[in-house]
Amino acid sequence: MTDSKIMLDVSGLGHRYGGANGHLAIADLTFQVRTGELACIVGPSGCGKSTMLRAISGLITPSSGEVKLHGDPVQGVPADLAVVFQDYSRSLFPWLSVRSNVEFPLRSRDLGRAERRARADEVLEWVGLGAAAKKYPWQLSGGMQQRVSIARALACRPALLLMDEPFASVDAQTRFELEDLLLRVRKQFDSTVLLVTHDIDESIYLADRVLVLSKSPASIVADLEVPLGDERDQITTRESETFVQLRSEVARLLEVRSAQPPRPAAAEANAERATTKSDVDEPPTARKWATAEHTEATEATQHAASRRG
Ligand SMILES: Nc1ncnc2c1ncn2[C@@H]1O[C@H](COP(=O)(O)OP(=O)(O)OP(=O)(O)O)[C@@H](O)[C@H]1O
Repeated sequence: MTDSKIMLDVSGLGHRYGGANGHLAIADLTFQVRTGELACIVGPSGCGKSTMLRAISGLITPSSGEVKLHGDPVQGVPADLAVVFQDYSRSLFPWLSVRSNVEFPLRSRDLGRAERRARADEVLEWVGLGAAAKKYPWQLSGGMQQRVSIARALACRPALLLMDEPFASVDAQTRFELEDLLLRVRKQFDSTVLLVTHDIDESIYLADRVLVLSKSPASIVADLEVPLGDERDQITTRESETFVQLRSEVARLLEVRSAQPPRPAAAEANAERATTKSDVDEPPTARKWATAEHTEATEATQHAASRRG
């Protein structure tokens, strides 16, 4: 990968909360995201995904390592970076109209009122909310509110869009719609995206690359290319052989690294046979696991959002 193609360069990133004897949340994360790439990070609950995003976005100063955005070290929140959080109800201002919410971060930029409005209206059209510009967030469904959050992030024309479990608080049907929306706007705005999710299928469906994290303290255990092409749809893509194979591979990595307790060496041979069979037959087991963890994740992320706020 040549330097000019690297948008985000994360090197040896580590963070310990509470000083030298505190809790080590992430340890030695090293990866890069290329310009124009959509990379997904998937990892077990509590492994340090939000901590990693906070460090990358400059919201916290990491204990070790370095983050560079198009070659410049991140110190504080960069102007050309936007974050979409899971909890749209906390990140939108209920007393502002949809259009004003989208315009809000543009107020601190050197843009005239007409330009701000034009940008807001453009991105609202793109997320299918052109007709809702004058409404208030509380008059919209959850999925529509998350579309507003996405529009607000895109209005800033960020070099890098960070998304922290952005579709975890909506129902399954809306989740599919928002995933497809992200694929469309990503193409339209030529965005570089780093998205964190618990959902193995979602990570593969969306990504050019999937990075798999270990349990806490997080480190990267696999970096997988997703050769599914640009044209994806919720039915045929998810049924394709490549998709199913990748799902098994990620599920296996997560199960082996996170969900299974260490076993005595004597049991290893039998367990190995059983693991191989269940890996082939039961990728849904890991999906079930991911879903079960999801409820806990929702609470944890809301908690994290309140700490942030
Ligand atoms: N401000 C904080 N102070 C102390 N410990 C923290 C703080 N924020 C997070 N942690 C701890 O760091 C670890 C990683 O938390 P983090 O929220 O980054 O994980 P996560 O992978 O995003 O979790 P989830 O999947 O549940 O959203 C957890 O053990 C958490 O309790």
